[in-house]
Amino acid sequence: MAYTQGLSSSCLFLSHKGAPQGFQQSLGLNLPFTNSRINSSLQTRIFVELREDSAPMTSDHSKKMKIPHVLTVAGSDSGAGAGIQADLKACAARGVYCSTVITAVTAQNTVGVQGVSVVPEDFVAEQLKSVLSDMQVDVVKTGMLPSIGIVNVLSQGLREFPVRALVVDPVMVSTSGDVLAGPSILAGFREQLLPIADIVTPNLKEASALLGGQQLETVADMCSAAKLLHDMGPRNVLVKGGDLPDSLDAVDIFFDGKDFHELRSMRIKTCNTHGTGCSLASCIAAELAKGSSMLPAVKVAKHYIETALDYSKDIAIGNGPQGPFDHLLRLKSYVHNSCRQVGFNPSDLFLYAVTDSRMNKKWGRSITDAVKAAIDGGATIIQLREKDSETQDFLEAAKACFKICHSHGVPLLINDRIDVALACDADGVHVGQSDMPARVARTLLGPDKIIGVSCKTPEQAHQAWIDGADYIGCGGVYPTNTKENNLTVGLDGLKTVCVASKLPVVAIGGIGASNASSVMEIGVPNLKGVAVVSALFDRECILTEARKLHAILTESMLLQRTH
Ligand SMILES: Cc1ncc(COP(=O)(O)OP(=O)(O)O)c(N)n1
Ligand SMILES: Cc1nc(C(=O)O)sc1CCOP(=O)(O)O
Ligand SMILES: [Mg+2]
Repeated sequence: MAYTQGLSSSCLFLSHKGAPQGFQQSLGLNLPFTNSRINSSLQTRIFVELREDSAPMTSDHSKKMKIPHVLTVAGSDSGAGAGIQADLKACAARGVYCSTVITAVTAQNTVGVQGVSVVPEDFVAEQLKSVLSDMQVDVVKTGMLPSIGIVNVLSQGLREFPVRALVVDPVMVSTSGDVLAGPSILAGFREQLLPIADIVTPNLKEASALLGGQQLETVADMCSAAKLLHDMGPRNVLVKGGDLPDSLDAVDIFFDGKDFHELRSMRIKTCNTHGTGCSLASCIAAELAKGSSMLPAVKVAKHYIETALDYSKDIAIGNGPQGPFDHLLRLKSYVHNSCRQVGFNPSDLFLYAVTDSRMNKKWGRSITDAVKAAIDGGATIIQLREKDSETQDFLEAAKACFKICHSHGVPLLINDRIDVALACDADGVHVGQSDMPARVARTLLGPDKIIGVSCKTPEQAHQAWIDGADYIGCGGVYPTNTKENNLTVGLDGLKTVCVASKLPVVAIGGIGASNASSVMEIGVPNLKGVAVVSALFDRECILTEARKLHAILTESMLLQRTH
């Protein structure tokens, strides 16, 4: 989502060529680097204009843009896989400026930590003051804090110069098993940092240490640890279960004091995992700095790490057992034509809910109530398919649904109407073969929006890929009453399209609780989920039906993995 921002903003910063005089005014823009995807695509254009314009930098502050800013307070890793270096790269990858306060310098590589030199407390204080007194820091993220004195300095600095959010990664041991902060630091975390943190992100070992050595071996243990850590004061807790034994997925538990969210991502088979904790916390901080709320920030960060690990799984740097990964994959993926995939998580296609205005009318429900119930029941993506609505009503409904979806970290797509998607800043669109061509939609929406295309044949699937779509919808798998005169392709047609498709696929048409598992069990890895209309929205209780379908899909997925 923010990559174009990242490119354009970091080039702005690094090149010091500056903006063409008054370019914001000439474009009629005010770009506060919010979460806006529209802004991000506009900035792509601005970036191009900047490179072509050699006008000198103006010193007029009113003409400058505020860029989201994360300050990392952490240790330097000479191998650049973790620590300050990872934080800088993760923030750059997310389009956010990152300043640094170095607490320790480590001599480190892919084998382990060979030496640590702790920076004197008063010099940590001096760095903190330099940055916080001058630069507009939005979010502070902490990493290696090697002494209680440094924790004291940090909490004093934050009292003097408050920031919008504090992300605490309670680093204690490196990936190689070397101790980076001794037990004396635990009191500092418990008494000074956790009470003021917006989120704390321990792994299992760190959570256990913070809780006085409690064993954490199951997802249930992680939930109770999250609750106990929350009692120490942070607004949110993310217990990372990467080290959980016998887990097929990377399972993390997010707790906001009210609800537990089990966040799953694919476990990537790679040794290049050094620095994932630092990078995840930095990415959360970066998303918060851009204006995101907490759960969506965590989901984006988790997806970013998963994508980066997958991209880097075969790279070779160093001879030790724990290699670094490549944070800046997006720079390369521009070349590889797959940059858009970064903002889109194919696993969001799992339970794809498509609304229907007629069904909502029949059951006397508002579109927002319908969407909320679907999400509460486990829908992982929402498409508004409002064939009968007037444009103005559609737009109002879309804006209201956007708020609901985003507060739950669920993407919102608009059926057919690129104009409505742009106007409400939806996450993307779904278009059919007779709608606006995907390549035109891509030009209008920019690189970061999600585009889905309906395909019934391998040729259409190939074209969707060429046109720059992110996923395809394939159907009708079974006969449906929801869409008139729809050709049924059956399970065989679905399988043929999936095998031919380079893009992830969601199946659609006549799918419900009775046949969802037969669809998911056709055994093709790029079939990521089912899209349903009547099975959710033409039923008395949307929530119950969504829960039922989610459970069926989860069971099928687990079954597939064990085969
Ligand atoms: C996920 C998904 N797949 C297919 C469709 C159908 O789109 P289209 O062919 O454009 O038909 P309409 O929905 O516009 O009637 C879809 N909406 N979603
Ligand atoms: C919107 C749509 N598109 C289809 C396709 O085959 O592309 S089938 C369909 C309707 C799906 O509704 P239900 O889940 O109620 O059968
Ligand atoms: Mg359509």
